[in-house]
Amino acid sequence: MSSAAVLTRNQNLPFQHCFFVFFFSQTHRPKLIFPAITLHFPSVFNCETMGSLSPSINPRLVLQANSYDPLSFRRVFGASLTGQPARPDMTAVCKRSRRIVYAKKNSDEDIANCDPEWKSKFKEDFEKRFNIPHISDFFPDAAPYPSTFCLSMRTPVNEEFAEGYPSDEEWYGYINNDDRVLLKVIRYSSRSSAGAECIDPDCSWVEQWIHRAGPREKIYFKPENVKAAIVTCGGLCPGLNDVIRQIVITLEIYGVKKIVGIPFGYRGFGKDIAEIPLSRKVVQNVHLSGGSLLGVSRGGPTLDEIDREINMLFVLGGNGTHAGANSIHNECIKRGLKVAVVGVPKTIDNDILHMDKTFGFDTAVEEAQRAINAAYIEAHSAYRGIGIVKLMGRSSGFIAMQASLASGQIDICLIPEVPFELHGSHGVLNHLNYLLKTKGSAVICVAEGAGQSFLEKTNAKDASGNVVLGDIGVHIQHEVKKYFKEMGNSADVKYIDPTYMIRACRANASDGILCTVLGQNAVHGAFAGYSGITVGICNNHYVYLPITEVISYPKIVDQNSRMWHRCLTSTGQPDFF
Ligand SMILES: Nc1ncnc2c1ncn2[C@@H]1O[C@H](COP(=O)(O)OP(=O)(O)OP(=O)(O)O)[C@@H](O)[C@H]1O
Ligand SMILES: O=P(O)(O)OC[C@H]1O[C@](O)(CO)[C@@H](O)[C@@H]1O
Ligand SMILES: [Mg+2]
Repeated sequence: MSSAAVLTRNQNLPFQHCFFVFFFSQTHRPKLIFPAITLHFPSVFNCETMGSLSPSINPRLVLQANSYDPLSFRRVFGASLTGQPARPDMTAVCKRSRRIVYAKKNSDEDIANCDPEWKSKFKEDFEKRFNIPHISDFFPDAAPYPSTFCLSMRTPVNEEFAEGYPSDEEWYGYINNDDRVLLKVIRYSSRSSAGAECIDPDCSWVEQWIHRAGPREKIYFKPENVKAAIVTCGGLCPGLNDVIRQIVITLEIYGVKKIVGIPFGYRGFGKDIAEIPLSRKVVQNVHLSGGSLLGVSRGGPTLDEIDREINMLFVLGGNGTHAGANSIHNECIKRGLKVAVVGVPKTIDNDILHMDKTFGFDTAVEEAQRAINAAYIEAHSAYRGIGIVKLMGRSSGFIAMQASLASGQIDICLIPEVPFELHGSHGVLNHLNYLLKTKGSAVICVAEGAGQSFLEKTNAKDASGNVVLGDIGVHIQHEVKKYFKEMGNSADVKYIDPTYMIRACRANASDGILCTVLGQNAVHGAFAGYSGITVGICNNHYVYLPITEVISYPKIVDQNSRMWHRCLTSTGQPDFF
């Protein structure tokens, strides 16, 4: 039975009625969501599933159940649906208590009955999903050695290990393989609590443990046999050089001598493209500038075309890059190659699941302040001045939201997750008119992925297959000018697009620290024998996550989260629809 089939069972009540009830209780914006859902979910949900359609439901489940545009889905639902993911193949609603039952698909009986054991089943399932793949899972003959990483001994790089690797039994600096970090630290008492992420309708608390990152006492690669490679993919991001530098330094501390960079992202895996030799000497000062020492790109060769003698691969990139890394990990297993593939999430958009933040994001927010402040000064100093700043964020408005919050100078923040109208009595333009009358000036911060429905679709895609977005900043500028001109009372509009200036910056201090820790942990993870994993920070602790879990869908701003509410409090903006 597919998850779609689970969802469509027992259609015994008119579904529109059900939607109405559900969304009035779940969101402040039933007006908007109601028609949009009607549009996108013609027959999938019914009352029997309503109990499970809580903010906890996983978009994957819905995406799988019904084919429709994921962007519209995100725009409509926001992240009120991005809470604790439920597994598409493991979820059903108990008919009697409306409790979600975690039962394996293909098991009608389990799904139909309430399962008092659902919590333990959920935990068990969660543990499996968040288990981090280890090379010994695929190569049972993989042998462990005592780690060469021990700060109290500081093994010289060029030492020969004829007598075996030195190990300091007394050093308590290693992470135990069974150490765990809590993924969720808030216990919500009800689904109506702001930003609640619930697994079941009662918002029951279930512990969700993920693996702690750091050096292990046993390693699965002999340093002298290692050839490690680093590749940076996708767009630029502050901190790439910091991570490269730290990976190289940590590899050398383990005793690795063969370290190379793959130039220009996955493209560098193409035939006849020379690797870049890396050493501490080469990377010593690279973090002092932005960009990537190795270069970046989108697109690249297919898996069949990749043929390198590498046994550790460090992949720095976003969702797309991680999908690629996971394919490489699987391909290595298929080819019988003992290779550790470890990701370091890189995206200023901050759209990677389960992480407090990704490196470069803090720097982007900080750098955006300069643009926002300039827009504010321009607007404030002009007669009827309006400043518009466009910030990056393809499908997630985190930079725009946080930059607006940080600046305190933004009157209107527009992000892809929250729909808005430009025209009409509830539109942005009408509010701008109000702001000009009451304040004399106004500043808008818009994320690049916002308002794409107002722009002509070109169907153009970049080399990675990402949709090429229209310029919402230019569009808003044009519409604002036109609106006030037609009104006969022009506004002085200044538009700033600092996007690439922000992305090319060097990392600030807090990102510098994050990059350093992530880079080190990536190397520890690879030496510990994990592959198909990525590193991250979760609730201020450093963790390893299986790539499959972090790429299930992009993280987006939850419009029912406290952070978005805080942003609205700060800007004072109304709903624009
Ligand atoms: N599903 C996929 N499977 C395999 N490789 C992929 C996949 N999606 C993207 N890639 C490859 O990963 C690399 C980076 O992808 P992409 O351009 O989407 O950037 P990204 O990693 O998502 O980072 P950014 O946040 O900058 O967009 C490209 O070389 C692309 O070809
Ligand atoms: O112009 P490029 O290099 O494709 O990058 C643009 C994209 O990069 C990102 O910053 C992600 O890295 C997105 O916000 C943006 O859409
Ligand atoms: Mg991407």
